[in-house]
Amino acid sequence: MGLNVKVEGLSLKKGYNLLIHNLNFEIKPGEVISLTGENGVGKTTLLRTLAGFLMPHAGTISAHENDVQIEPEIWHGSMTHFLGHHDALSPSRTVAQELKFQADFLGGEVAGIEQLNLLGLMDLETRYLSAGQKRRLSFARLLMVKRPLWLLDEPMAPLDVGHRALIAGLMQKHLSEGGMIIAAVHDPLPFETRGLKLERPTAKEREAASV
Ligand SMILES: Nc1ncnc2c1ncn2[C@@H]1O[C@H](COP(=O)(O)OP(=O)(O)OP(=O)(O)O)[C@@H](O)[C@H]1O
Repeated sequence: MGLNVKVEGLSLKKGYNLLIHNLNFEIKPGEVISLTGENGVGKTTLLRTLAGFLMPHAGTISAHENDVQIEPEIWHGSMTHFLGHHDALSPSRTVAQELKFQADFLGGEVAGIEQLNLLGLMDLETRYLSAGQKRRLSFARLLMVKRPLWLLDEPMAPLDVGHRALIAGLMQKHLSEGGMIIAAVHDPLPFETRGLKLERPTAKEREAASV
């Protein structure tokens, strides 16, 4: 019962290249999955597919609420947040303008200014922000509108120790409120997670997918 997301028999391709073959997993409220695997194995591609930006080569991704399937358009459009490792910010907007733009775009209220330690940066154009400051600003939209599944691509990578702890706290709060997180990481997150390690398909699997 409740919400759950199921990935069944998922295969993903980039061009002719089979990246992921027959992946199966499930995630429920309060759960966090650490997605690991070597560079280029397909972690970003998987997150972008779960966010609805890319189509699977085979298999399905489905979300259910109390055993009733949620339409993919509704799921992707209003129930997932994707935070890529390239922060999608407009360089000429100030931090204050960017926050307002994101809130209007999402149909929410500006949030995260204090939680993400952005107060001293409000008048600065985003082009001048450091990598860690950009990541904190990007994170704000996850707090503006509540969406159950956060898809995070290396969320901690540019952050200093103090801000890693701060983001970890926000992630744990999301989980304690029944949220779900799938995060691609190279370093372990500073709290307990379920691991999912992506492996490259075998030559036989690649060959079978090319016909
Ligand atoms: N058009 C294409 N044709 C074939 N292969 C492609 C194409 N575009 C991208 N790729 C490959 O797809 C893979 C994409 O990897 P992705 O970014 O999902 O990996 P990752 O696990 O997130 O890596 P990292 O840990 O380096 O961030 C890479 O191996 C890349 O070389």
